[in-house]
Amino acid sequence: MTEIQRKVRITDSTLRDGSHAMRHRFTEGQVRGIVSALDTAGVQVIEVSHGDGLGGSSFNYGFSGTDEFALIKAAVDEAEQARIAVLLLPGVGTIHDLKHAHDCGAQVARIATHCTEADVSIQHFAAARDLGMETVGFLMLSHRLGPEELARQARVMVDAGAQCVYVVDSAGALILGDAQERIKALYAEIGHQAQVGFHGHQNLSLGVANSVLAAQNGALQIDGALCALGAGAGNAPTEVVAATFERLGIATDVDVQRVMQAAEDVVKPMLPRLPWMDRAAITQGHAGVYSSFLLHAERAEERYGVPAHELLQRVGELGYVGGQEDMIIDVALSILEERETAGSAR
Ligand SMILES: C[C@H](O)CC(=O)C(=O)O
Ligand SMILES: [Mn+2]
Repeated sequence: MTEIQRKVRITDSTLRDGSHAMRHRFTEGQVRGIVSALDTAGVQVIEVSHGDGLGGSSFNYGFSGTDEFALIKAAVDEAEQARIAVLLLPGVGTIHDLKHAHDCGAQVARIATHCTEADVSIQHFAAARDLGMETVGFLMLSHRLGPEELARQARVMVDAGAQCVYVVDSAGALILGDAQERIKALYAEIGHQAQVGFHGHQNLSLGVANSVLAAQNGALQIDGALCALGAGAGNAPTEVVAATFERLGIATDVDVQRVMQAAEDVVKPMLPRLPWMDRAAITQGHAGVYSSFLLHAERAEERYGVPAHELLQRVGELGYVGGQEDMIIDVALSILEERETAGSAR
């Protein structure tokens, strides 16, 4: 293992990935409380957007309780040292949304695509650079491509203007060496020109361990969320990442005591549910399913009576990607039809 010990920047995504678990219902007061606590703890980048990125408020993904631009403005107003980041999935959000976020004071543009589709981000990186924003690429569902192919997709993003590209373990499906090999491949391909980042989920309980391996193999940007508040079984918890990194001598600017306090006193009391590795979330890690499908599968379970873990298992077999949330209903109807056919054949 290459021991690369430079300062790692932690980006907290509680107010974006955590928006899934909050059913996109963060209030301005909650945003201010979380930003203020993270800012005081020295977290340098705080991501604020609908869970599915700018423009995500919709029938398919779930409507926001408060307009996301009002939340971004509140975050910018509250932060004293931290930079506010926004996430944009081309096609869900537009360059117009990015400009609006920039007008509201956002400084970091994180552009996310499915891991095989980096080329759809090219014009968004150009627009972000024109606006003078810092640029980060997000290769979602990174377990679906081998290390070398993933690195080629990262190259597309860097050539388009990305200053960092993340291995995004959207399904929490990468197991230790899987994460390490992808980070190494990206580092070899783009490390001389851009940074490498890692975004981990906890479906198989490896978000923090994978983040450690990422940092030890050259990643300079690592994501977390307070109390793991994020899609699926949640994200690598920022406070655990900070504490573990400190113990390992991986330097960050985060004050461990303060970030633990932010998790315990600010975020924990507002949690509607604790991110948890239940059967459905583990199935997501095991079958490689996009973490933000969890609540959609739970809703389909309520409506059609097909257990969420069964739906997610089938979704994994079918290989659906982010944006295909509505297909979960199709899966539920197919399973019901199969049951009926099997019942009438008896
Ligand atoms: C839009 C997704 O929720 C982005 C993300 O956090 C992931 O893929 O993981
Ligand atoms: Mn995520």
